[in-house]
Amino acid sequence: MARSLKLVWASFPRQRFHTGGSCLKGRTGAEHLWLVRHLRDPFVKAAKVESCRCRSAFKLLEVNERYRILRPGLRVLDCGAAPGAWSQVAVQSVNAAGTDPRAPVGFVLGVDLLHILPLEGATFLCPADVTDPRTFQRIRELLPAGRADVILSDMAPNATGIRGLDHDRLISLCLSLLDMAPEVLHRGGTFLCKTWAGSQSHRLQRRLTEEFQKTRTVKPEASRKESSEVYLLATQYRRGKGEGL
Ligand SMILES: C[S@@+](CC[C@H](N)C(=O)[O-])C[C@H]1O[C@@H](n2cnc3c(N)ncnc32)[C@H](O)[C@@H]1O
Repeated sequence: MARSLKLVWASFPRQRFHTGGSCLKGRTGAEHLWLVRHLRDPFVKAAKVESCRCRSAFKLLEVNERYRILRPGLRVLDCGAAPGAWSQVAVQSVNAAGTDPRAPVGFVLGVDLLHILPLEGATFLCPADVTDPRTFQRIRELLPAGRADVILSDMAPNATGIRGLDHDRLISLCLSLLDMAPEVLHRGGTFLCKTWAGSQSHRLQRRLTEEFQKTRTVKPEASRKESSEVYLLATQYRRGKGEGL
């Protein structure tokens, strides 16, 4: 990345970008609307300028700026990591800047069904399904001491277009991460996941409230207002097998 994403975030979102209309020729209806929105989106533009792999980087940057969940020295498991923008943010945040050899060094492990281009400072396990027991085993082997301090999930199932079904599938993915958390998440650890609001949200909320000391709902500015997407941030994990309760 050209410069620290944190610096970009500091001057954001007051920036406004304007785009020309030449690439809109020959397109119609929904395609046109999507493209206009995409081209006018200041987060898309900023992601390009800063060489981050995807605009979603700004969602994690905002959450991190507000709640400081990624600190130097932490071990991060990034689920649904492709194309790698959250991992870029995590690598920058868990490794202290500067050349001091005693500075804390973190660890970032990204997992996705899709291939992810290599990223300095991150380890990728892909293609891999986080719900597959073999992936779970590999995650434990790859994480230092078998545990993460932070689990991030920006996972999203392939959308069917049926809102209720997509919602149920996303909630199931988040719940399956919580099922594996006792084996991989350090006691006192943090869990951040994407959800789409819907009828099953309460199940996920209830689990988080039971298993973490504090749970918040966060809607970052980079998350489109018209989307039902919200992030759940849970801190101070109470469990952790073999670590006592
Ligand atoms: C919105 S993208 C993530 C973007 C990413 N946070 C970034 O900033 O680059 C959602 C990802 O979740 C992945 N995904 C969905 N289900 C998954 C599963 N069961 N296991 C692993 N990855 C999954 C998809 O392949 C997709 O790449």
